[in-house]
Amino acid sequence: MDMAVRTARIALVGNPNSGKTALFNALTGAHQKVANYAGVTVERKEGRIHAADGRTLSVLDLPGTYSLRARSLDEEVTRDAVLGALPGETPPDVVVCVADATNLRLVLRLALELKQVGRPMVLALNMYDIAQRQGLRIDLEKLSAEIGAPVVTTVATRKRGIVELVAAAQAQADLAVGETPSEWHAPSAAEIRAAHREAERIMKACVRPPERPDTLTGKIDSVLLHPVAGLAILLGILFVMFQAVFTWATPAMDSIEAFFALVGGWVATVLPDQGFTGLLQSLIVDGLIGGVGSVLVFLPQILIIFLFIIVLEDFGYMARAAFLMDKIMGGAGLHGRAFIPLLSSFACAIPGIMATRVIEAKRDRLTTILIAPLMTCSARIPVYTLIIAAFIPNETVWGWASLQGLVMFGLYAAGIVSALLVSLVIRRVFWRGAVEPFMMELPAYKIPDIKSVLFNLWLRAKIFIRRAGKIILPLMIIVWALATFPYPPEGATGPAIDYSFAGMIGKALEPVFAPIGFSWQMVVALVPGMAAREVAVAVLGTVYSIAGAEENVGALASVLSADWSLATGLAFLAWYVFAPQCLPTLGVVRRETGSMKWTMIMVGYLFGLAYLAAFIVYHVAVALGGG
Ligand SMILES: Nc1nc2c(ncn2[C@@H]2O[C@H](COP(=O)(O)OP(=O)(O)OP(=O)(O)O)[C@@H](O)[C@H]2O)c(=O)[nH]1
Ligand SMILES: [Mg+2]
Repeated sequence: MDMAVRTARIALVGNPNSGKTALFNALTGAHQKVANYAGVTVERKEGRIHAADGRTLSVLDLPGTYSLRARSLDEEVTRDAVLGALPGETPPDVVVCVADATNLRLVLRLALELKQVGRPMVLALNMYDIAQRQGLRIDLEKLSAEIGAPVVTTVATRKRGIVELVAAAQAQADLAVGETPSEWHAPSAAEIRAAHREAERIMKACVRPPERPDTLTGKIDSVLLHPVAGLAILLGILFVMFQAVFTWATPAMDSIEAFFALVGGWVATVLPDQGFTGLLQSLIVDGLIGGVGSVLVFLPQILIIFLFIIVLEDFGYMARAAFLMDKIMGGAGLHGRAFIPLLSSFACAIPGIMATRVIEAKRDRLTTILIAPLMTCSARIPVYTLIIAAFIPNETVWGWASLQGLVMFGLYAAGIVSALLVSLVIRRVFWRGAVEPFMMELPAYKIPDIKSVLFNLWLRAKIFIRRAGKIILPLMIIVWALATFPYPPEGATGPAIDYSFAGMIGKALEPVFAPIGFSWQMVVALVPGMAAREVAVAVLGTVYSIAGAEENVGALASVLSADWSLATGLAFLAWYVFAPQCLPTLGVVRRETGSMKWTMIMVGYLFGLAYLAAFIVYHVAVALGGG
């Protein structure tokens, strides 16, 4: 192929948390996840740059690593990409070694290793803004001479140095004529020591330590990492988060509910309730607005939880939380590196399960995968909130805390505690042995950037709304049809849904769920809830509006509180703490473990726990007078 038209391929390689993904996003306009802790990226991601001279380049974002001696799955991806060992891939034309300019020591060793591979290289000193603020002095020319590669300074988050970086990478790609072979062999202990000394030497020669060393991080850490004060602050933050979910969200939720009620009322007047238009009216009002609308109402709450998570991630707090939890997690037989995957699972178990690739030991990784669905994913928020609004009085306790927020906090805690217990049991039943000590680097604190926080929130909102459109909407059309047809026979007296397919399915399965206090309407909601948990809420909305119980779309909570006993409501909550995992999660577990057996073990134990928990909660509540 003609060299001039061939697109050069650039690979971004560097230590974890050095800003590779931020750089990738700045280069390509992509929106890959960036966060202030190590191990965010676990897969290779390719993007395109349209350079100033009209040429196109392809860029590869890779997981962070300290060495090509890969120890975990994500690091193997990086090594293989650099060496061109991935199936169907040639080595990159240029390797951009991305350095955290404030932390050069470790990256220099990696740069030396990359140099050995023999690919053309550019060293990008990222986070140069922080280095300058700290008064760190780096002799760029000398560094470039020592490394034998051009050096470019960048500030990925402000898109500074991007044009220069692209130009340098292009120049390197043009210099390298033809395919240079990639050579690399795992270094011996002596070679590692030599590389270490060499890196130290370059460090001394080119970098003058900061005039204003970063004492603030140390000061904040002495409080946030304190064994007692630190844990108290962590609990306090979580507590405030769930209080906020119930107190801040109400006005926004009320307006969304009012909006859907208005639209529903308008549709009902436009489409007369007879013949075909009556059917259409029922589909739109009961199926779509009653179903999809009842889920969309929870957007404000989901965004509040994510606001907290995103700000804490950017600030650099999450790695500290991991540090604080390390003892407790280790006691439960969990690897310290399990924290970040479990944290990701609060958004959704799928990215969480993928993030377990940073865990080296297979068994530790498998344990983490098995308990990831116990973290409360955002799809459960609508279910929790609806049932809490229906059954937990909107009261304050101790004069200031919202009782509903407390219950929500308790549900999240129940998920976490069960995860620790299950991990402990897995350790006892399947394998024993010590867990490895924790070695996560604590990132420097950063003031979260308002623009990027808002942008990330917007991405979250988009995911939620898209799910409503792509998964919930089609499912609701099916559910609506099942709940509407066949029509009740002439002279039937009960609500129409009693005679429908949905009614038949619900009633057929009811005996299985009767011991845990579930009505057949709830059973109807559980089945499609397997596809996506929040669909359970949508189905309840539809089932009850078709049953004629609900005139006002916004009043689902009050319908439920009238129709269900308190014991039933609480049992439903307990069920969803363990909730039979959604199907997409199972698919990912199957793929990541490569084992049907482990997938089935997960399904089995989650179902078992859900049933058991709902059973206990139901009967205890009935015994206490909540029947
Ligand atoms: N101040 C400043 N912050 C930056 C810069 N580049 C990245 N960051 C921040 O540094 C943190 C880490 O950035 P990422 O892009 O996620 O780092 P990464 O190298 O992809 O990390 P892994 O995928 O975990 O290996 C984020 O909080 C970014 O917002 C920069 O040039 N200046
Ligand atoms: Mg990354």
